[in-house]
Amino acid sequence: MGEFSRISSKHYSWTVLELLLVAFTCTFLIWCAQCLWRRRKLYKSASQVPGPFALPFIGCALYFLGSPYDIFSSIMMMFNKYPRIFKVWFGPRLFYAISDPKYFEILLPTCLRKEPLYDKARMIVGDGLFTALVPKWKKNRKMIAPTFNQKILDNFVEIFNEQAEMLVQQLQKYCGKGEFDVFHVISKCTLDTICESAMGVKVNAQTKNAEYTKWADRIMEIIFLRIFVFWYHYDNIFHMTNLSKECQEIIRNMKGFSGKVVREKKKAFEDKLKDIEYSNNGYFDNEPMKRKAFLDYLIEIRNDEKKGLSEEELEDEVNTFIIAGSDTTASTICFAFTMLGLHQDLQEKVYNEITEIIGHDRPVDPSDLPKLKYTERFIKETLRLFPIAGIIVRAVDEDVDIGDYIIPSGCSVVFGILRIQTDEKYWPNPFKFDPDRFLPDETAKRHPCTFVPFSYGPRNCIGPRYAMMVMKTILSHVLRRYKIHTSYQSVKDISLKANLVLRPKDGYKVFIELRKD
Ligand code: HEM
Repeated sequence: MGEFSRISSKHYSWTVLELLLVAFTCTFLIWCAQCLWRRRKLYKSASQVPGPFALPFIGCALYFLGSPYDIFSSIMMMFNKYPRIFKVWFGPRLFYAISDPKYFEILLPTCLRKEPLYDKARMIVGDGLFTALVPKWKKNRKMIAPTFNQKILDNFVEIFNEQAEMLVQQLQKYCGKGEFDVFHVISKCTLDTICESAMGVKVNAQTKNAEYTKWADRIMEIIFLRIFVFWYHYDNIFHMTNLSKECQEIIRNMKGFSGKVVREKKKAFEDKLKDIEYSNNGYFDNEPMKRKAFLDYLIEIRNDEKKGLSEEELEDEVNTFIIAGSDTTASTICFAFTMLGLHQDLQEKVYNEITEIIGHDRPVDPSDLPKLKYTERFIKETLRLFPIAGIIVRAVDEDVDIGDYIIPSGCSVVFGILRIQTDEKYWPNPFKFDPDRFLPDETAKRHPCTFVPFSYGPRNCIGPRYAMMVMKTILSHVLRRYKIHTSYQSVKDISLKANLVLRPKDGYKVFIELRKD
């Protein structure tokens, strides 16, 4: 009897375990089958497109390990290996990477939702234009776009002049002292410029060791880590790290700063609202143009139902302008400095144009800027070879027919901007720096999507005109005082790495000397 119960209880306990195991395995298999079935369209579509080998569960994630330089090299290697289109599995997620302007032209205006990877930027820019979901983005972009009109931008040139002159003074410390990485000097200038234009507040990054600069720098590094370090994607893991604590502290500080400015300005506006007469289209007050910031205009704008942006929305938009507008412009100026150093003959052409139009001493006038045609071509050629957003990524919400393939809903598309802009097919001798590629006749010969440093379609950058004006003003001030040199020997000598924005692996190496003429 005892022997029987022992065997039967032993037998019984094994059966339960086995049953549990079988049940678990069946559930798992059914779940896998359901997933595969639901995603059959993705797999079928992906099977028609070439791409690197993907392992089960992790896909091609192993290709994206290593330093920002390694990650960038892997991405570029794939673009070179698979011209026009390829697929990459990142865990269970399917990405199509494209580098054909015809595909850009169809997909960029159609796929307006940002890829969820961008959500990591939400911690600082919230639901601002850059990260907003499509319905909110549509509503707010329509309201905000008029604040980037030429008349308002011209008003900012005074700020650009002041900050560029301060930059010239800061650069004096480095003059004749050998090579240095110019980024930290320039980025303080562009941060001062954008903060004053966006909020109407001086953060004095150039003159004081301002805390705000450190926060802005660090938060961009943290966003980058959250995007590229796989395990930081998971909030539960990230929130256990010291990085998360540091991040929350910085966000509290930055939001505290911009929130205070927003609240004060909004209150001041509401206090005087009764005196303001809205113009017929309901946008801006009729006060004479004194120096106003984007924030002042954003507080005044109203949608068709005469509703304005909430305090939270204002804060998100201001933080978006600062994050989207400072490092991008700084990096482009630094690349332009490097190109000026590398091409002394072209530097003379830019210098001659600036002095012919603006003269040697006076500040830049808004009316000068459109006349700086060669300088503009120089900046565009810089943006061609060094587009700050080397790639952008969008989510696909409905099947899109791109002619050769159907891009299925549920996947994401990586737009290889750098790849297109350095493709020999569209840019003969692509690594030759030649601003005349942007002469009107030359531009007319090319597909519009072969040059898209500010993206393309309705969700393109809102700030190209602002950026171009700042960059021209800064170059005008700096080049009239200094000559720029670099130890880089050629464009190809500059290895790039992925960061939130494209950066040179070895820094922006320039040295400057006083101009003698
Ligand atoms: C050289 C300078 C700049 C470059 C190369 C640049 C590039 C870009 C690119 C490529 C995008 C699209 C990103 C995507 O779709 O994933 C973008 C979006 C954006 N940029 Fe810029 N940008 C620059 C300067 C600025 C400036 C100065 C501002 C603001 C004053 C600004 C504000 C924005 C905003 C708000 C968006 C989001 C637009 C939307 O989704 O509607 N950018 N930028």
